[in-house]
Amino acid sequence: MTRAKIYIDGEAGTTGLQIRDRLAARDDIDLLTIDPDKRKDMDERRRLLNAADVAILCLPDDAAKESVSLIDNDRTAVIDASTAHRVTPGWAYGFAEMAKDQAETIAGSKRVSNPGCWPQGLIAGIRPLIDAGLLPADAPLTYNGVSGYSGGGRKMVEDYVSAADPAPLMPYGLTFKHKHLPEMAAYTGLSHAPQFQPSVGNFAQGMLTFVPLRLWAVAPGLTARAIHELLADRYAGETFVKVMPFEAIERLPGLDPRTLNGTNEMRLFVFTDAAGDEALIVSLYDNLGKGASGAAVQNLNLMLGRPAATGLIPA
Ligand SMILES: NC(=O)C1=CN([C@@H]2O[C@H](COP(=O)(O)OP(=O)(O)OC[C@H]3O[C@@H](n4cnc5c(N)ncnc54)[C@H](OP(=O)(O)O)[C@@H]3O)[C@@H](O)[C@H]2O)C=CC1
Ligand SMILES: CC(=O)N[C@@H](CCC(=O)OP(=O)(O)O)C(=O)O
Repeated sequence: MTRAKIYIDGEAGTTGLQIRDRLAARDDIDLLTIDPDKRKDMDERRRLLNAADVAILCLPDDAAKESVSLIDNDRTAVIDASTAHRVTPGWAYGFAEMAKDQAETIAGSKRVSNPGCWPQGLIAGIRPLIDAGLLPADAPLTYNGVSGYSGGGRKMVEDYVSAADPAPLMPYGLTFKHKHLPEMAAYTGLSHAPQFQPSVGNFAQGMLTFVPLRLWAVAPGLTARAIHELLADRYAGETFVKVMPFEAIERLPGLDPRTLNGTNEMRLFVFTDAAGDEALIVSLYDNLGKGASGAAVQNLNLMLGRPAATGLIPA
């Protein structure tokens, strides 16, 4: 097998380090690395970007756009982990399980945008319902959740680690203008983004997201059990997205945001009330795994024509 040359631009950051860890032991890849003193040197980045078969960008948005502009050959493919290209025409959205043909679209693309961590839980739970016509596209949804502080990158990690007594839970996004709204609207099939209100917790890694559905109002006649059946059918056979047993239970002790840390797995749960006309879709995953670096490696595997799970842990 030909070894692929991979360059991670931003390899010293939170997402870049995690990708490097996942690729380091692979014998089908040569990692091109930058001298730490030159990691922001444009000429050296240009040289490595153009030497790579695939460049993985783990940079702030402006630096990611700059990296793309530095590529002057037709060969180098790009996976961008930043928000810069998530709804840009010509870029494939790198959530392979989003639609039945998405893995194939990613495999055939030279420009792939890794999804935001928050949108993935929403898209996984809602898109199949809209595609099947069970939920109207104009349903006025809300979406919320909690993420570990590594989701905020190096600066947020440093703030949490150095604080004497960080708040256990810090709600944010309170003006409802989060940077992930455009991709939420673009890939769920909703005619407008949900009202989204995230929180960050005093733990490093892992996330839990929630889509409450008042079925009697948004889709009369639709039951939580029917939602569960549809999701279970939709994701049957997927390696990384699993639908857990249907639950009508007051609390589920295993619902800890850190459960899947280090893996590339996402678990979906559907909860309901006694009447079955209220539903809650919960997604559990690692913000640095399926939410970022794991998804990037999954996309890389698809683009290189390798088995999708190479170097990844399902759970
Ligand atoms: N953390 C997460 O859960 C997720 C993050 N992302 C996205 O991935 C990208 C990286 O995020 P994350 O790893 O968290 O961020 P970090 O801040 O941890 O890392 C970013 C890295 O990029 C470096 N960098 C900044 N500007 C340049 C430049 N001009 N040239 C070269 N290197 C540069 C930074 O160096 P320095 O610190 O010295 O400035 C840092 O090492 C972001 O766009 C983020 O939105 C995506 C999914 C999830
Ligand atoms: C806890 C926290 O701050 N999370 C980040 C999102 C992390 C992520 O996935 O976002 P990008 O890939 O779009 O950077 C936030 O809400 O902005």
